[in-house]
Amino acid sequence: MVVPAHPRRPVPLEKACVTASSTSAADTARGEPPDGTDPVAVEQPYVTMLYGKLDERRAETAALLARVLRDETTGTPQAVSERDAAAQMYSEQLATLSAVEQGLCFGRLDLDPDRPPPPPADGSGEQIEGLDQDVLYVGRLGLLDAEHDYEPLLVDWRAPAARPYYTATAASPDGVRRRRHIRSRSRRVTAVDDEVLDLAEAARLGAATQRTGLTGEAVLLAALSAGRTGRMGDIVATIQGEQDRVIRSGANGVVVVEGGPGTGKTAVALHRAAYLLYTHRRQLARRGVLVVGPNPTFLRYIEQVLPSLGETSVLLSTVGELYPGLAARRAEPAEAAALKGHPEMTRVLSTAVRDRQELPRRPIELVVDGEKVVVDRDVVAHARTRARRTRRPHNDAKRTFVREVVDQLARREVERVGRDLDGRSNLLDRGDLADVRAGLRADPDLRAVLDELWPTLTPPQLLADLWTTPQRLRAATRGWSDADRALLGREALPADLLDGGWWSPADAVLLDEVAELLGEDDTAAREAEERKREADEAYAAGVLEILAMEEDWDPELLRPTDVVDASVLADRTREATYASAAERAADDRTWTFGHVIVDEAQELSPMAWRVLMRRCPSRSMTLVGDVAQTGARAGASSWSEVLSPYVAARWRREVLTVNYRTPAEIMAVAADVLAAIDPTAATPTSVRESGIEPRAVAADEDSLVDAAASCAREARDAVLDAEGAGRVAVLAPGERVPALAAALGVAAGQVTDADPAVDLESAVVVCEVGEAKGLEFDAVVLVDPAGVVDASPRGLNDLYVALTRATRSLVVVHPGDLPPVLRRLD
Ligand SMILES: Nc1ncnc2c1ncn2[C@@H]1O[C@H](COP(=O)(O)OP(=O)(O)OP(=O)(O)O)[C@@H](O)[C@H]1O
Repeated sequence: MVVPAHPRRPVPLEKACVTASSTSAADTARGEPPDGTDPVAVEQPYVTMLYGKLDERRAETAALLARVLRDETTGTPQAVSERDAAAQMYSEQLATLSAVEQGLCFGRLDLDPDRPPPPPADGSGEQIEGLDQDVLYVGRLGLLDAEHDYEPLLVDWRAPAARPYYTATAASPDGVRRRRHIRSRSRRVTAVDDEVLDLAEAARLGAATQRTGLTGEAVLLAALSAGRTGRMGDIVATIQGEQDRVIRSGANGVVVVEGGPGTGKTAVALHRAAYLLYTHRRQLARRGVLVVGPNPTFLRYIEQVLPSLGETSVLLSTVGELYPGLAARRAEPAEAAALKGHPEMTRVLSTAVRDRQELPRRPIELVVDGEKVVVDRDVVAHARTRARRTRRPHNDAKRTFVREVVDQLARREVERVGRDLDGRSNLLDRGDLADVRAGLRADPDLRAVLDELWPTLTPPQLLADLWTTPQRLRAATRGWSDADRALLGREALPADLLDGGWWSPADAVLLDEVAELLGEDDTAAREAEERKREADEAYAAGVLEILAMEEDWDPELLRPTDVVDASVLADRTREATYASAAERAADDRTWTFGHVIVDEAQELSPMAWRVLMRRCPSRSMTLVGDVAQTGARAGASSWSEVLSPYVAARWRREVLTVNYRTPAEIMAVAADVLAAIDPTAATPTSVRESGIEPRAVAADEDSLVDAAASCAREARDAVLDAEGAGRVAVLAPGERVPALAAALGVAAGQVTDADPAVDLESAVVVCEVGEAKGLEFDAVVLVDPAGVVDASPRGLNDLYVALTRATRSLVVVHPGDLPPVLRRLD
């Protein structure tokens, strides 16, 4: 592929920046002179050249991948695994190169040649990229010029050299004379927006400077006013200074990112994941990054952001989904979920496990090798105490239990038989004792009795038994009220213990806790591993045999068989699993991640925090949330309360203050609700106004659904008129959702049912507030605000969430009076 020559010396600032902030291709068409001073025309050849380079890299990578896939290997496990690893690597590279197609290059920095050198940054291999150049182009990935000393043609947005693109201001220009925002569609540059940060220069040129504290205001506002698509997009071209600080904050320790609705917490969290993977690639690629969201709908909403940034090795999951092999999706009352999330459940579960370590009600008589054996309470109680004292998990401690029972029975047996032989002293020796032990251990009847008294259990077995056996539940919840106990109880066991429809997300969190108490029952896995090892060794022995038969082996040289045996060779050639860290982590409950990011972190229960902390012993975590939006009853009301059991006071707090989503008109209404939740909380400042005042529509109970449906249709038409595309949400208390959805002819979103959950692509979505958490829509029709407030003790928080979902317009449809907190709408 022939790539057009690129301007080695980009046009200097004086010539390029002749007008104020924005020049678009349309302006050019309207008569700007095509003399090379039009910034759009100036940038197009460079951008075209970059795409050419991208195409070259894609073609090279595709060719390498094709060659690897075509290559016949020698068929040894090692050759196969090497080929698989190479194929995986090239596939990932190709995916990254494809992901950056849209908006490959979005910025340019013109730097002061006399600027001080930037401070060194940590980790990244590309950190020196572009340090000595006066003009830098910033984009979604780094491209180097192989023909010119590997000069950077495009600097990855995450590289330290790109940082001033996000942080430089007129007051603190950081060596930047001009920041240029390049907008493009497909491969065509459509507009260029300049900010001249050198004030003297700006005055001389009559050009725009940064006026508002916002970086790239025009591009930012264009991005914010575009119609919503139902999927979150990346913000890489318009990250703001306060967001950049959080994104690039060090990886160590726990960072809590607080901020009101729409301040970009989710966006920042995802870009931080991409930044950390870039900067600490080696460590994080190995252990992986986990991003936790509140529900599957939210995960679908954000799932495209990281791939669009070229990052595919991140596991997105809810806490409930972290239990492998189970897609827990049963909806349950909020009170039940809250109870299951309470820290008291640790005691309940450990009691439930101890309850499975039983004593026989009466002595059990067996005949082993023709001799009578009695398993009585004393023997079992003694063995149980010894097993419990090991402090090992239940399934692991069983080995001690069995050994102790067998040992006591064997000693009794030896004593009895020995004494029978010689009335006084015991004539049987240690060897006899060992024989008796072996006989007892191999006896299937005794094994069955011991399995009964100390069963090997899986977490779903234990928990399903607990929920469905009233006496077990009573024993584990001594002191509880019957009403609370009834919230946990279930009628009958599921046919399949891993049926996701039987388990709720809060159950899945408890399964993880139970798994810790039981220990992994890894017998099957160990046996499979052992069989695999035997097969590998047999294969390796065959290879060595063939090599040993080689006839013209130089006698002066060592033969392979002189230096290696089958077992060593098997070790070396074992087929490695080259699934990405994220894929491996998804299948492994005990996997620990390099970094964990939790979004809507305020929603997690104390039990859920225990799961996450187990997954991240290094405590390298980013937690984003807003306690004013907490909806879950077991959710957080303060970060210190959540974190002090794990890291005491050793966590950092970052605050985001600007609301990019909600227009000022709507935020004024939401601010009253926030003041009612917490009079000391600061309302985030809206970055823009929509010009549309929020309004209230009164309806009686009979006409409510029709009124709401017609408001939704009106809102949809208005959004389509204004933006050509967009989405409307009808948010309502759960019990009103089905009727509203039916009136509008759309599927009702449900909180935990993954399948017919909110259709993110639908122009109109009907769901309850919990399901819309973290999402955004062009227009929101909120139905029955008083019902939302009354539905839970945190109803005001839910109301606050509902009011802050819209980017454009809000209508509140209310039966009866408006809640006093919404008086502004009257
Ligand atoms: N720097 C930015 N440039 C462009 N868009 C941005 C920027 N920051 C945030 N946004 C947009 O603002 C909207 C709100 O962002 P986001 O969902 O991350 O906020 P949030 O703080 O997580 O909100 P909530 O607490 O309500 O879930 C999104 O559409 C996001 O893309």
